[in-house]
Amino acid sequence: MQIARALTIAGSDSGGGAGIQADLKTFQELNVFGMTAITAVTAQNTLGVQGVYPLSLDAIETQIESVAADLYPDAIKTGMLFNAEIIQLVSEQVKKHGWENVIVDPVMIAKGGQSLLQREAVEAMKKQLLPLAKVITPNIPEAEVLTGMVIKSLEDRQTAAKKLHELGTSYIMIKGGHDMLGDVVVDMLYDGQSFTYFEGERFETKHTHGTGCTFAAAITAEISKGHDIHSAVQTAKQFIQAAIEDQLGIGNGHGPTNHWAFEKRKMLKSV
Ligand SMILES: Nc1ncnc2c1ncn2[C@@H]1O[C@H](COP(=O)(O)OP(=O)(O)O)[C@@H](O)[C@H]1O
Ligand SMILES: Cc1ncc(COP(=O)(O)OP(=O)(O)O)c(N)n1
Repeated sequence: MQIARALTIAGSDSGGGAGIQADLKTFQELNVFGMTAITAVTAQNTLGVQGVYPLSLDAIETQIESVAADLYPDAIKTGMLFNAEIIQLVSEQVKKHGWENVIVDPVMIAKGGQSLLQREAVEAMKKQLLPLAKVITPNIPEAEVLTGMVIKSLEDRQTAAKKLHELGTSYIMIKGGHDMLGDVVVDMLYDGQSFTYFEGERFETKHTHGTGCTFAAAITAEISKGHDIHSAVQTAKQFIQAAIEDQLGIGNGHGPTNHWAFEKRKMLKSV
């Protein structure tokens, strides 16, 4: 049997905790062959983002074309897309290659507050890319920007998910990491008809850099293997819980998660 393949179209994080680096580590741990199209290089560490350098449209397009022409990804993840022109290019590429397993993580702002998506690109995201996506994985602040709503309660999240579904995305996953309501983190999935809740312990830690990228990459990996969306999210939730709990404690700020923790737990269980 051939190995499943996933392509991530996203920004590079020199600190290794988020972006392309988090995606590739996650794909690898979940036994998926990872490929990349880099949209921007960031100079970044656990203390913040020190520089953002978008690549030319030509460089981004050629990377995607190279992968599409030869390596045939089973699923595509998008992360940091930075501006409206890149969003348009990626949307055109998705249509051109007839890709259906498209997971959009609508990355907007890094933990330190630095912008990873220009404000004027939000409309392009809503009009061009989201209608092509199978799954979108906003955190609560991203869902607020995309819907123009203030989200305080679970009911607000449900209303936001319905609004996002109207844009054409099949599955809406609104994550709960920013919902400070208790000692449980609840991620909510909406399929256009019903809501499914994925609960996990909330860990008291500042080492959560790249959690969103890692979670969306794990969903992408599982979809690339042919799993349905609900079971893909279930595995991704276990993956991110393990990665946050088994922290590495590196860096002086918001440190990265431990991408090896999920596999390590499986190995320990089988001994
Ligand atoms: N402190 C935490 N403890 C456990 N899980 C968390 C914690 N923070 C985030 N998560 C999980 O990490 C994933 C990303 O969540 P979130 O923080 O909302 O997104 P982002 O990293 O995009 O801001 C979700 O599955 C969420 O439940
Ligand atoms: C290059 C790059 N892409 C995405 C992010 C944001 O990642 P995320 O998983 O949302 O994690 P935090 O920034 O919230 O830690 C990034 N920082 N860099």
